[in-house]
Amino acid sequence: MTAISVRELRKSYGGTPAVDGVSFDIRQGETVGIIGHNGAGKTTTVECLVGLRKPDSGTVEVLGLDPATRRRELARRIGVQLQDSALPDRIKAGEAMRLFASFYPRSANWRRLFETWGLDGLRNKAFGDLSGGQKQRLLLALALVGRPELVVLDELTTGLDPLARRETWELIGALKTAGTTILLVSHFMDEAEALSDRVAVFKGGRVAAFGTPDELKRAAGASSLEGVL
Ligand SMILES: Nc1ncnc2c1ncn2[C@@H]1O[C@H](COP(=O)(O)OP(=O)(O)OP(=O)(O)O)[C@@H](O)[C@H]1O
Repeated sequence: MTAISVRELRKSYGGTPAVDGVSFDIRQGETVGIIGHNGAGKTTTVECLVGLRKPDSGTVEVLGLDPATRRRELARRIGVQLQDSALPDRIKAGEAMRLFASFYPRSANWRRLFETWGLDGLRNKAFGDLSGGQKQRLLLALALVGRPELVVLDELTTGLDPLARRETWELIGALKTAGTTILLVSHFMDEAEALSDRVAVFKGGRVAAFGTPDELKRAAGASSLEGVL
């Protein structure tokens, strides 16, 4: 089953193409990484997938729905953590979890999620008083509280210390095992390689290559994904 299907997606800003004919498919239960230099069109593509931007042309289907017209329906089935996700400074971490859990028809036990994500001691802390890493963890937990079929994570571990990164990888591993489809935008090649079944390499608003990390490295004659970029 296909979870995400993108065909000839195009999006320009002020006449300049940011995404210039992107096509790819992601199977249900698959973890796909998107890598590429700054400005390659990764975030714009992801924003079209979650219904935050309307494509100029091309077709996008996520869980069989068009995000541009079925965004609300889709929002209940996907979890999203974007680069510039934020909450009001004064909302407490526990309040945010309760609130987000109330949005979804089959939400997870948010107290257990708090424990899993090492957030238990922060329940009464205001979002604005959390450290960068703690904010990141809370936003991730919020993306998962609705028990989504698909999660979209843009810059999953940016700003986390090495230990928190490792722990986050383990939690993503558990999500994978549970059969969740995961789309992961990352600037960390080790992360993309460790977590992804397949990786899409974006260059100049296009998908320059798409394959397993091993296939990509072999094709580029590179020993790591850095050499594929
Ligand atoms: N809201 C916007 N208005 C105008 N131009 C934009 C806007 N958002 C993105 N762009 C431009 O579109 C191009 C693609 O940007 P995008 O953020 O999709 O790339 P990216 O691969 O996610 O980059 P990064 O790794 O830096 O996040 C860039 O040239 C960027 O300057």
